[in-house]
Amino acid sequence: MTMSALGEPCVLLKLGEIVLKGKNRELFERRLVGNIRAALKDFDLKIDVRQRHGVIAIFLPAGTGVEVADQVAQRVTEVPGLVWIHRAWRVAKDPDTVVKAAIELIKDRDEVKRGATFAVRSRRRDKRFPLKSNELDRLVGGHINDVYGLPVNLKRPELTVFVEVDRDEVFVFTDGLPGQGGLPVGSSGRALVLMSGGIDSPVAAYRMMRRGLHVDFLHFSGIPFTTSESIYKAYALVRRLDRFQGKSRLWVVPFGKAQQSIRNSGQDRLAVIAQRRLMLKTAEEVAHRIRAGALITGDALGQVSSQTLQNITAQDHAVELPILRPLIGWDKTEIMAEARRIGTLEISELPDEDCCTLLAPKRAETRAKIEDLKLIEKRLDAEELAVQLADSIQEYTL
Ligand SMILES: Nc1ncnc2c1ncn2[C@@H]1O[C@H](COP(=O)(O)OP(=O)(O)OP(=O)(O)O)[C@@H](O)[C@H]1O
Repeated sequence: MTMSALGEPCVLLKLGEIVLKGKNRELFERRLVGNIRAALKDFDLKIDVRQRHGVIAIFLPAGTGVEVADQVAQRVTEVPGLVWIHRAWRVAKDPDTVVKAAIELIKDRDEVKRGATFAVRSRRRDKRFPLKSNELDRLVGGHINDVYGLPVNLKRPELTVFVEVDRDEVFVFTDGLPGQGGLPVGSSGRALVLMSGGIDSPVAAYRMMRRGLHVDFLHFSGIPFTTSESIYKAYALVRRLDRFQGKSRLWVVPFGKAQQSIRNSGQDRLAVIAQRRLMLKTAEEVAHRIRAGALITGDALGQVSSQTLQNITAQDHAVELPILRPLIGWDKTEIMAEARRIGTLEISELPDEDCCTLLAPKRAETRAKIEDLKLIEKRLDAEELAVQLADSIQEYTL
């Protein structure tokens, strides 16, 4: 007996925080379904994504192989808003078929070979099904016990078989893949990430996508005084992060000349903060043009001299838009672990000639005074410069 004789492979998705939403839940779910469809476009298959009670089911065309179903499940793990992704079998709604499917499902499992403990957990979303969920547990569990001789352990089973009775079918599956959690991208609006080629800002971008923001990326390059390497790096990072949201745009500001003017202002110790404020002012101008409601940076309190409380305050004063800093309370090791998990660390660790090295002073100010910064900015005509810089951006669409 093969599994396909029993049913079709499909993917069952468990929603995250959306389930806590009240009246707006429908809106969040619809957005999530749209994001899932967009993420699956590359498969070039007629994939049917359906909202069911509390879950989303992905139905694949008849005859789709298990490998493709696995790839679909894997791809969906990258879509924020889901907590579990289960490769499941969709079978006919009768108890005998469910039993056969469950037996077949675990046939090759390691746990079965070594006689591990198991449990069956059933749920009935359709109350007209002839068996109640505990009766279904006992029926399926009894057969598994007969066929494989596995002992039941309801509290801490090593293998769990899930059975979910839905409106038109029954889903049978075992453990799943963890999802990203969070909210569907786009449900919180749009923001602009200031993205260097470093480790922190890509993680900051990811964390805010996960809270429902669709983000654009803004990179300041030292051009014409540096090579284009940092742009390639930013582009590679955006490509990686695009898997979580889709439709990403990278904007690049040629920043070298502006940095030179800052350096020429002679305020060596304040140069880094003055530069960061000019970046923020430029970002704010760009944000207005693309209708982004916030800026995002990878700052973590105290990590480097530009990230002391006083210097962060001086940066907040440069713009009116809120600056979101999701990593503010994170340790470097935590940021690195997250960067590794989301696949940006290996790109960030590639060497490049960051624009900021152009301005590294011998001793950076840790307590920048806003009045001193304003004096520098007056001389630079920073507001006008920010507009000019925003005019000079180049767009790199993926
Ligand atoms: N060249 C740049 N282009 C765009 N944003 C930048 C650039 N340099 C710095 N930033 C922004 O300023 C934040 C602080 O930068 P800084 O270099 O002080 O810290 P960092 O901890 O090294 O950050 P990262 O690892 O993101 O480079 C960055 O997280 C990023 O949001």
